[in-house]
Amino acid sequence: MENPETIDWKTIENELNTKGYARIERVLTSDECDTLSGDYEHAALYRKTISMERYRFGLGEYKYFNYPLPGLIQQLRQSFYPRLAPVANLWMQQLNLPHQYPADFHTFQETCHARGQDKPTALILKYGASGHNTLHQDLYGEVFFPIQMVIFLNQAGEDYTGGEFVLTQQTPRAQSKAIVLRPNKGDILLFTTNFRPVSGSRGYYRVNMKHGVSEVLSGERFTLGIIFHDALS
Ligand SMILES: O=C(O)CCC(=O)C(=O)O
Ligand SMILES: [Fe+2]
Repeated sequence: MENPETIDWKTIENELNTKGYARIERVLTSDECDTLSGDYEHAALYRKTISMERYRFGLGEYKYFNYPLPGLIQQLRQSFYPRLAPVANLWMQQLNLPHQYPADFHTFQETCHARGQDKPTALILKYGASGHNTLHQDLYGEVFFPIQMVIFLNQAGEDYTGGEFVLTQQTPRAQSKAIVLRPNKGDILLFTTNFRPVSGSRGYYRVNMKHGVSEVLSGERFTLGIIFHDALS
């Protein structure tokens, strides 16, 4: 894993503020990605398996990790949070919302736990041909962190075709804009969980964002999602 200290956080912050997402290339090595996707069948690591079709979330399957999270996932969650908390705080301030995010992950997690959100939300997803993920927001209780991340565990165009990452941005009184992304294996995509500020002529206004995955045409697609808040159930 790339040392988080060497990541260009200024550029990322700037991209999050202007576009609501940012891609960081090659954070994980190919071997690290393979180990994580290889562990998909390692049942003891997970607390719950969801068939997306059953809940009409799309087509595919995902599994929520148990605590303690695998070392690499815990490390990513803990080391990225403090870089993102100032962005989250700025967003809430620009939108005149009272939410304030503590500087360190541990304190934020205590806030989640105090509200009964104590189940891990990190998840691994697997989609086969025709697999897809309908547009959604990952909210698991009252406490939320407005930025989350997905790690791409295999390679678009080689291991699978189709399966683009889709973001939609809904501006008040307008139709939604779609953003389609195809990160590479090992890349991390940071993106808005629910809403973010956009600068307008009369200050900042709020746009809602959702994310999903377009249909996989062939092969198998693996991703790993890290959400910073914990879940009620
Ligand atoms: O598979 C993906 O790229 C999207 C996963 C997702 O929805 C998430 O991690 O929240
Ligand atoms: Fe999601």
